[in-house]
Amino acid sequence: MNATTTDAVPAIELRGVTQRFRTPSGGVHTALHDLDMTVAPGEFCAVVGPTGCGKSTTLSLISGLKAASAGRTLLHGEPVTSLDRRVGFMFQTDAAFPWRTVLDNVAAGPRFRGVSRRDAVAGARDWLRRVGLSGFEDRLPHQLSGGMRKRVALAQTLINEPEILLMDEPFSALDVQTRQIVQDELLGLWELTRPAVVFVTHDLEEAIALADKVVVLTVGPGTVKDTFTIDLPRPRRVQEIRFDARFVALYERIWTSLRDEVRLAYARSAGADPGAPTKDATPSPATATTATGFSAPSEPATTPSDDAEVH
Ligand SMILES: Nc1ncnc2c1ncn2[C@@H]1O[C@H](COP(=O)(O)OP(=O)(O)OP(=O)(O)O)[C@@H](O)[C@H]1O
Repeated sequence: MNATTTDAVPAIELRGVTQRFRTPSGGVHTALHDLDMTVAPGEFCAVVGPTGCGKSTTLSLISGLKAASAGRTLLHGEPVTSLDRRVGFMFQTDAAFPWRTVLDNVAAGPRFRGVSRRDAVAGARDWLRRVGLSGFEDRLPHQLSGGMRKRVALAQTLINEPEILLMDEPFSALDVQTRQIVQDELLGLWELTRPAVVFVTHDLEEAIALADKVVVLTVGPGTVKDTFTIDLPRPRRVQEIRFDARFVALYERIWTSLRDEVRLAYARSAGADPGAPTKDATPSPATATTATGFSAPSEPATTPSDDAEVH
């Protein structure tokens, strides 16, 4: 059973959110348009959508790093006005200080919050044990494998016991086998404290394996196209769940929704005719990363590159 509290005040609520940015030429680029999304306390929500559709922008709004041009962003019913300590992040790139040991990196968050060094170090040791890195406390980040560095990142984030966890393609740089192991570890750790999660990924298989629901965004300006409930039982093992017939059925349904957006985004960036016939066979889950990662060649020519938000 998925033990989310769907009748409670949402942990995260985006209502009619629009985000505009000013372009270098003085125009306005709309990244998100009238986006509605909720995540219940303890719910694991994955967000998929074509490149440039506004997934990372959505995370920035939830985190308080950006303020929306229009609409409302609420955490536990309260408007987001700034960075919130209840929110934890994990990004594609590691956030470890390269000159600090693993132990000090994990203890850094509690230290920053005013926890005594002794307690912060004890907590860091405990989290390193949970992520399977006991014995590696004195290593520097570059002395670890990619998978180990992700475990450090998990410990760094989860030691702060966030009520809301935002993850932006955190495992995309890992090889497939390591990624699956770390995904399983994430699920196990998530079960311990059950933060509400928004997990952005280009990998539809990853989204389904991890999440309680998958939100599909449209091609930019992004808005919610579809939301799919993932009613697969927990606890899950990601290496095994993808062979479940229900997983395959979900994959096909979600890919059908995502496919048109992917095709449109690709056509835009390639300057091609989006109506032109393309191969649209449903990729097998085994080829999910390639199929939905759709490394479409960068941004459309009109894409802004400055950092100016428009309100
Ligand atoms: N600070 C900014 N200033 C101007 N434009 C921006 C800014 N941040 C994002 N954009 C634009 O807004 C759109 C959405 O960007 P965003 O990074 O949220 O997309 P995404 O879905 O996360 O992309 P990807 O899947 O490629 O990581 C893009 O067209 C991007 O160029």
